[in-house]
Amino acid sequence: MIGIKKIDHIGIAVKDLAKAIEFYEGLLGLKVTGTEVVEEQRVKVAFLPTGDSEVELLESTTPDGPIARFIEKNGEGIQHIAFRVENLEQALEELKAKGVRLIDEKPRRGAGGARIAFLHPKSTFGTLVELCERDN
Ligand SMILES: C[C@@H](C(=O)O)C(=O)SCCNC(=O)CCNC(=O)[C@H](O)C(C)(C)COP(=O)(O)OP(=O)(O)OC[C@H]1O[C@@H](n2cnc3c(N)ncnc32)[C@H](O)[C@@H]1OP(=O)(O)O
Ligand SMILES: [Co+2]
Repeated sequence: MIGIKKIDHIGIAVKDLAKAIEFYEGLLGLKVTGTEVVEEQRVKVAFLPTGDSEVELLESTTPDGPIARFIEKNGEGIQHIAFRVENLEQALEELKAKGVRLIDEKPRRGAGGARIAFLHPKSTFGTLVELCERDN
Protein backbone atom coordinates (compact mmCIF):
# COMPACT_ATOMS: atom_id res chain seq x y z
CA MET A 1 0.00 0.00 0.00
CA ILE A 2 1.35 3.37 -1.00
CA GLY A 3 -0.55 5.08 1.81
CA ILE A 4 -1.49 8.41 0.25
CA LYS A 5 -2.80 10.72 2.96
CA LYS A 6 -3.95 13.73 0.96
CA ILE A 7 -3.08 16.15 -1.80
CA ASP A 8 -0.13 17.97 -0.25
CA HIS A 9 0.10 20.67 -2.91
CA ILE A 10 -0.51 21.62 -6.51
CA GLY A 11 2.58 22.99 -8.27
CA ILE A 12 1.96 25.93 -10.59
CA ALA A 13 4.71 27.16 -12.90
CA VAL A 14 4.86 30.94 -13.23
CA LYS A 15 7.23 33.33 -14.97
CA ASP A 16 7.18 36.01 -12.30
CA LEU A 17 6.62 34.88 -8.72
CA ALA A 18 6.01 38.37 -7.35
CA LYS A 19 3.34 39.11 -9.95
CA ALA A 20 1.67 35.73 -9.41
CA ILE A 21 1.60 36.38 -5.65
CA GLU A 22 -0.12 39.71 -6.28
CA PHE A 23 -2.96 37.76 -7.89
CA TYR A 24 -3.17 34.83 -5.47
CA GLU A 25 -2.90 37.07 -2.38
CA GLY A 26 -4.36 40.32 -3.56
CA LEU A 27 -7.26 39.01 -5.62
CA LEU A 28 -7.91 35.47 -4.39
CA GLY A 29 -7.16 36.32 -0.76
CA LEU A 30 -4.76 33.43 -0.07
CA LYS A 31 -1.73 34.08 2.14
CA VAL A 32 1.90 33.25 1.43
CA THR A 33 3.25 31.41 4.47
CA GLY A 34 6.77 31.03 3.13
CA THR A 35 9.09 31.45 0.20
CA GLU A 36 12.25 29.49 -0.41
CA VAL A 37 14.86 28.71 -3.04
CA VAL A 38 15.35 24.99 -3.63
CA GLU A 39 18.68 24.88 -5.45
CA GLU A 40 18.54 21.24 -6.46
CA GLN A 41 15.27 21.83 -8.36
CA ARG A 42 16.37 25.25 -9.62
CA VAL A 43 13.22 26.93 -8.34
CA LYS A 44 12.03 29.69 -6.09
CA VAL A 45 8.76 28.65 -4.46
CA ALA A 46 5.97 30.28 -2.49
CA PHE A 47 3.42 28.36 -0.44
CA LEU A 48 -0.19 29.43 -0.04
CA PRO A 49 -2.27 27.10 2.13
CA THR A 50 -5.83 26.33 1.03
CA GLY A 51 -7.43 24.30 3.80
CA ASP A 52 -5.67 20.98 4.10
CA SER A 53 -3.53 21.44 0.97
CA GLU A 54 -1.40 24.16 -0.51
CA VAL A 55 -0.77 25.97 -3.75
CA GLU A 56 2.94 25.94 -4.61
CA LEU A 57 3.93 28.71 -7.00
CA LEU A 58 7.20 27.96 -8.80
CA GLU A 59 9.49 30.35 -10.63
CA SER A 60 12.62 29.06 -12.33
CA THR A 61 15.98 30.29 -11.09
CA THR A 62 17.71 29.27 -14.34
CA PRO A 63 16.80 29.35 -18.05
CA ASP A 64 17.13 25.54 -18.32
CA GLY A 65 15.53 24.16 -15.14
CA PRO A 66 12.39 21.98 -15.17
CA ILE A 67 10.07 24.95 -14.63
CA ALA A 68 11.68 27.03 -17.39
CA ARG A 69 11.44 24.06 -19.76
CA PHE A 70 7.81 23.46 -18.83
CA ILE A 71 6.84 27.09 -19.47
CA GLU A 72 8.75 27.14 -22.75
CA LYS A 73 6.77 24.14 -23.95
CA ASN A 74 3.34 24.70 -22.39
CA GLY A 75 3.20 28.22 -21.04
CA GLU A 76 2.41 28.93 -17.40
CA GLY A 77 0.09 26.59 -15.49
CA ILE A 78 -0.21 23.45 -13.39
CA GLN A 79 3.07 21.57 -13.61
CA HIS A 80 2.62 18.83 -10.99
CA ILE A 81 0.39 17.40 -8.28
CA ALA A 82 1.96 16.30 -5.00
CA PHE A 83 0.56 13.53 -2.82
CA ARG A 84 1.61 13.19 0.81
CA VAL A 85 2.72 9.67 1.71
CA GLU A 86 3.55 7.98 5.03
CA ASN A 87 6.78 6.38 3.89
CA LEU A 88 8.38 7.68 0.72
CA GLU A 89 11.16 5.11 0.37
CA GLN A 90 8.68 2.27 0.70
CA ALA A 91 6.31 3.89 -1.80
CA LEU A 92 9.14 4.27 -4.33
CA GLU A 93 10.23 0.68 -3.84
CA GLU A 94 6.70 -0.61 -4.38
CA LEU A 95 6.05 1.51 -7.45
CA LYS A 96 9.38 0.58 -9.00
CA ALA A 97 8.68 -3.10 -8.44
CA LYS A 98 5.38 -2.63 -10.25
CA GLY A 99 7.12 -1.10 -13.26
CA VAL A 100 6.35 2.59 -12.71
CA ARG A 101 8.98 4.90 -14.19
CA LEU A 102 10.58 6.88 -11.37
CA ILE A 103 12.34 10.17 -12.05
CA ASP A 104 13.90 9.99 -8.57
CA GLU A 105 14.86 6.56 -7.27
CA LYS A 106 15.75 8.07 -3.90
CA PRO A 107 14.09 10.87 -1.93
CA ARG A 108 15.41 14.36 -2.59
CA ARG A 109 15.12 17.47 -0.47
CA GLY A 110 12.07 19.58 -1.22
CA ALA A 111 10.77 22.86 0.12
CA GLY A 112 9.88 23.18 3.79
CA GLY A 113 12.14 20.29 4.75
CA ALA A 114 10.04 17.72 2.89
CA ARG A 115 11.43 14.59 1.31
CA ILE A 116 10.23 14.40 -2.29
CA ALA A 117 10.41 12.24 -5.42
CA PHE A 118 8.82 12.51 -8.86
CA LEU A 119 7.10 9.89 -11.03
CA HIS A 120 7.43 10.27 -14.79
CA PRO A 121 4.30 11.59 -16.56
CA LYS A 122 4.64 8.79 -19.12
CA SER A 123 3.83 6.34 -16.31
CA THR A 124 1.00 8.33 -14.71
CA PHE A 125 -1.38 9.03 -17.58
CA GLY A 126 0.10 12.40 -18.37
CA THR A 127 0.47 14.19 -15.05
CA LEU A 128 3.81 14.80 -13.34
CA VAL A 129 3.29 13.31 -9.85
CA GLU A 130 5.36 14.26 -6.80
CA LEU A 131 5.29 12.12 -3.68
CA CYS A 132 6.29 13.85 -0.49
CA GLU A 133 6.83 12.94 3.12
CA ARG A 134 6.94 15.41 6.00
CA ASP A 135 7.67 14.97 9.67
CA ASN A 136 4.69 17.02 10.87
C1 LIG B 1 10.41 22.45 -4.71
C2 LIG B 1 9.74 21.11 -4.96
C3 LIG B 1 8.75 20.83 -3.81
O1 LIG B 1 7.55 20.69 -4.00
O2 LIG B 1 9.25 20.75 -2.67
C4 LIG B 1 9.12 21.02 -6.34
O3 LIG B 1 7.95 20.79 -6.54
S1 LIG B 1 10.21 21.28 -7.63
C5 LIG B 1 9.24 21.22 -9.14
C6 LIG B 1 10.12 21.26 -10.33
N1 LIG B 1 10.92 20.03 -10.46
C7 LIG B 1 10.60 19.02 -11.31
O4 LIG B 1 9.68 19.08 -12.11
C8 LIG B 1 11.53 17.80 -11.28
C9 LIG B 1 10.99 16.61 -12.02
N2 LIG B 1 10.81 16.93 -13.43
C10 LIG B 1 11.62 16.43 -14.42
O5 LIG B 1 12.54 15.65 -14.13
C11 LIG B 1 11.36 16.85 -15.82
O6 LIG B 1 10.73 18.12 -15.82
C12 LIG B 1 10.53 15.84 -16.63
C13 LIG B 1 9.12 15.67 -16.08
C14 LIG B 1 11.24 14.49 -16.70
C15 LIG B 1 10.39 16.41 -18.05
O7 LIG B 1 11.67 16.56 -18.54
P1 LIG B 1 11.97 17.26 -19.94
O8 LIG B 1 11.29 18.57 -19.95
O9 LIG B 1 13.42 17.22 -20.17
O10 LIG B 1 11.33 16.27 -20.90
P2 LIG B 1 10.45 16.52 -22.15
O11 LIG B 1 10.07 17.91 -22.35
O12 LIG B 1 11.15 15.80 -23.23
O13 LIG B 1 9.15 15.72 -21.71
C16 LIG B 1 9.00 14.32 -21.86
C17 LIG B 1 7.51 14.07 -21.99
O14 LIG B 1 6.88 14.35 -20.73
C18 LIG B 1 5.92 15.39 -20.89
N3 LIG B 1 6.01 16.29 -19.74
C19 LIG B 1 7.07 17.01 -19.37
N4 LIG B 1 6.81 17.72 -18.27
C20 LIG B 1 5.54 17.45 -17.93
C21 LIG B 1 4.68 17.88 -16.89
N5 LIG B 1 5.09 18.74 -15.98
N6 LIG B 1 3.44 17.38 -16.85
C22 LIG B 1 3.01 16.48 -17.78
N7 LIG B 1 3.78 16.05 -18.79
C23 LIG B 1 5.01 16.52 -18.87
C24 LIG B 1 6.30 16.10 -22.17
O15 LIG B 1 5.18 16.70 -22.74
C25 LIG B 1 6.84 14.98 -23.00
O16 LIG B 1 5.80 14.28 -23.61
P3 LIG B 1 5.80 13.99 -25.18
O17 LIG B 1 7.03 13.15 -25.39
O18 LIG B 1 4.53 13.24 -25.41
O19 LIG B 1 5.88 15.33 -25.82
CO1 LIG C 1 6.16 20.41 -5.50
